[in-house]
Amino acid sequence: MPFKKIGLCDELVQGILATGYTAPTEIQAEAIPVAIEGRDMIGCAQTGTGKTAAFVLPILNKIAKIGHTGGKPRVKALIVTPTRELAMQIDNSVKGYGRFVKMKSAAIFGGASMEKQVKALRRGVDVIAATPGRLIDHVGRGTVDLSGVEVLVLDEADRMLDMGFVNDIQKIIERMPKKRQTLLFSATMSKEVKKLTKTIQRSPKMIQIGEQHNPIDTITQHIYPVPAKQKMDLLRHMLERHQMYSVLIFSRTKRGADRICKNLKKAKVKAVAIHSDRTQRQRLQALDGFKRGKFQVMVATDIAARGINVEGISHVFNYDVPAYAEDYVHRIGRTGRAEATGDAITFVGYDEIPNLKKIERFIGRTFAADYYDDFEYETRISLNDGPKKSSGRKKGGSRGRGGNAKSGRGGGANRGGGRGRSKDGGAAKRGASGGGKAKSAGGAGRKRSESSESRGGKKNAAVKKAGRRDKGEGSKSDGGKVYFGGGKGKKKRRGGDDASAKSGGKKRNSKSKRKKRSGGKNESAGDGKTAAKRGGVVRRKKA
Ligand SMILES: Nc1ncnc2c1ncn2[C@@H]1O[C@H](COP(=O)(O)OP(=O)(O)OP(=O)(O)O)[C@@H](O)[C@H]1O
Repeated sequence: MPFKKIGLCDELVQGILATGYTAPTEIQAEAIPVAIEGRDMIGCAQTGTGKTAAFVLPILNKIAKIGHTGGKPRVKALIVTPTRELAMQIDNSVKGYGRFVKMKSAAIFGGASMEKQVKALRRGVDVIAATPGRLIDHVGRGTVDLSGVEVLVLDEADRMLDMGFVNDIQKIIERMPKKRQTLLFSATMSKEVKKLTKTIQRSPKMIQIGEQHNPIDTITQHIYPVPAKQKMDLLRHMLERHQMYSVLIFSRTKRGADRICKNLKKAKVKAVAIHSDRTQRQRLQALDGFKRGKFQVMVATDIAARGINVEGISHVFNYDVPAYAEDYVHRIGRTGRAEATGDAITFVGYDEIPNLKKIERFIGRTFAADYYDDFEYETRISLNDGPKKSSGRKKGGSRGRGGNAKSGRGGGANRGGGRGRSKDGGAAKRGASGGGKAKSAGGAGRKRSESSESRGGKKNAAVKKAGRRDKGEGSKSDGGKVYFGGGKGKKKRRGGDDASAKSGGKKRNSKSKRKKRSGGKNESAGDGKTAAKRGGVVRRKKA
């Protein structure tokens, strides 16, 4: 279905086509008409399926329809999002899709110059993408006027609540007209999110595409049991053997991320680290350098697990098994986005096996273990081994969210009654981790699996149905085999182009190229923040 048919105006359709999209994704096709109607909405869809455009396009459509009324623009739409990087990313999308629409937008987030933001706000903007803390700061100083807001979007609502932003969100909403449209996007519909929707939305239409807890099919998942002290060796082993052009490595802790990065640099790998102890400038440089290919590897904490969209990430490594099963889904969702395919590689130490089991329950599948024949394991760990208790979190894997039949998680397991996170926002028991990077294989096939079962290079169904005029390469890994794709988050062409057909849709060796809170106190970012209690809710530890 073309974009025009879902009710978008010509200037906007032009902007979308210029971006390279030819048709809406499933979430876009469902959500955009509802949002254009003016209804409140709750949107849920898997990672990388185009949720950003699902809320940005209706906003821009509205602004284009209102037209330029002369004088200084007033804030008509506000998008609140948990991290600085996401605020920037969303603002870039607004500017990109809206290139032919007469409007101004700004990103408002902590760690950046207050003065510049004040100047931009004084000149007038139609759309703001902001993190809660810095926005509250502006509200407090009277440098932003939200009284004309017609559309409010809460992006990654569950994450914002996890981070303790509920009071900030309420304060922000108090500054807006009651009569407005509110769109809420959330990976999970926790009790807290449901409670929030009840207070801020009016009969919202729920749009859910796909199973939230299922990683998208375009990601091939690999599990490598390895003794904790050999993780770095295995990482380097893999990086040496496979061509991996754009690798994101997750570490549970900031120190772990730094350590991994340092070790990789020692091994002459171009690596950079991103986490909340780095300055905003360093964070920007890291992300920008990674996007541009200056760094082959970015080592990150969960700060980069949500929403961050870097085209062409070919491999995501979990240097450690995330303690929260849903974090696994978000982390690995940084690859396999849009029409690309990608590999997710998880290192599992003996103590982490219970956490892996939680993930299996959460996503409803059983993993097979992969091993390298030419890597000297000090101990060969079987996934059937492992301590009985998980290292850190309670059973169920998720943070006690909603519950899903398949996963059998109960909901609320970790949170106790209300939200009861531990002092550091529930992350207290999360361990540290090392880090690493990788290279993609392309048929190296020296690995052996306990009972191989990786998925076969399918396309991201949601975006596949959409369309994008990108140059593509075939997809990557094939079913049952344990080699890695070869590179770069391969894209399959769409829109009548059959590049992928030429490659048989499975081009293996192709070289793919690949919080702080301001709020008047600390700098805001929304990306993890301090453990300070906010409004009775203990915030998640800074990532
Ligand atoms: N209609 C479309 N056609 C082709 N590509 C699209 C379309 N819409 C979005 N994309 C691309 O899909 C990718 C993922 O989009 P986006 O970042 O909005 O996903 P998301 O659903 O918000 O993911 P996450 O849950 O991880 O935040 C981006 O690279 C985006 O440019």
